[in-house]
Amino acid sequence: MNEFTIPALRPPDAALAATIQAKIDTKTKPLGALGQLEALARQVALIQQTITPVLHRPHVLVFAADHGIAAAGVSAYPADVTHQMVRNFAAGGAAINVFCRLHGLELRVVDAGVRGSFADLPAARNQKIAEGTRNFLHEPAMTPAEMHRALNLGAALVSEVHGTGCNVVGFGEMGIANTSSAAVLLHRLGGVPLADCVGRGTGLDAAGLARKHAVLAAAVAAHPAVDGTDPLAVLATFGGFEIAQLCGAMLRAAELGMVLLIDGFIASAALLVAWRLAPAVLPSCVFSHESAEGGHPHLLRVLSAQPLLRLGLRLGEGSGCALAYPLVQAAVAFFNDMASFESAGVSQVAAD
Ligand SMILES: O=C(O)c1ccc[n+]([C@@H]2O[C@H](COP(=O)([O-])O)[C@@H](O)[C@H]2O)c1
Ligand SMILES: Cc1cc2nc[nH]c2cc1C
Repeated sequence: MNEFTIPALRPPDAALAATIQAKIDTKTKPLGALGQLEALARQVALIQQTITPVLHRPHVLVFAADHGIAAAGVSAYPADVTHQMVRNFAAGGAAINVFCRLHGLELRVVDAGVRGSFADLPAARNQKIAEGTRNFLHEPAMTPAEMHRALNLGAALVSEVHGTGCNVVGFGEMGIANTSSAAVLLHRLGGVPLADCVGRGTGLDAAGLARKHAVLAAAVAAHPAVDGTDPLAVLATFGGFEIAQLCGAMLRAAELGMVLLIDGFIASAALLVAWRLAPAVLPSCVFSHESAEGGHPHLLRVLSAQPLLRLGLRLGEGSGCALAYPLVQAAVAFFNDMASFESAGVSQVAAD
């Protein structure tokens, strides 16, 4: 087994911070008037260690996988939808295809462990670990070997995409029942009460939500030794393959100095695992939005994250990343292109 090596991440060198702030404060605007865009510009400049940042070949990577826990009736949709949606992504018909086309992002679709073959579909990259995870109500979702393979495959894809010149990457997912995995990851690794972690996912009604909570409480009780102390044990026990590939991919992207765009609840749960393994992943992350999924605000609080958008999205697929990308472009554009008080001849101090 090739074990995944957790990168020794360090936060970006802050030596440039004062120069970056000075450049922002000479722009022709009241101090601080571009609000969160100013924080975003500071962040991108620090990640890239430059006062002339550029965004190059933005990508969204969508990792898809099936989940054994779906058999316990925790989703509003049948498990077959995972496979069907991968075909939809490959055909260009899903929301993420539309938003990527609209905003000029390249999209890569990955079979991280979906039931059924995509041999006829070159657009779906084969990184299949197995035909879905096992049902974690009864047994661990994956073996340690499967988990390490998933982490490595996610990381390898990011290395490849980075090799094409990409320096900004969004992380999305697709997998019926994956809000169940994400909820238990948040409970175990974020220390959040289970009831606050469990949400309606694709649209459960009140009875469905109560059932999902009961199933997940039983699943947590079935693995008493898997507390929050060992993030990889929690990941292997509660899955899934797309979450593990996302986690490895995020860690590699941070290691390579890329800007990471984080989507909704499930992508954030993958980041939670990555953060527990290497806390310095966080300064590389832009949180695209706060999802309508019940647990997401709690997860964002655990990560001290300030999301850019609050649109009531609960789709996944990386849709929030593609929608927020123009704001990242706007932050870089004002930072590079706005006139300064001096160059524009605008007064900076009140007349006596
Ligand atoms: O990204 C989110 O915040 C989000 C919130 C709710 C649902 N989803 C998507 O819906 C699917 C999981 O929902 P469920 O109910 O099957 O667990 C999966 O394909 C996710 O991409 C995504
Ligand atoms: C149709 C559908 C599309 C999705 N995209 C991401 N998760 C999804 C779940 C469903 C059910």
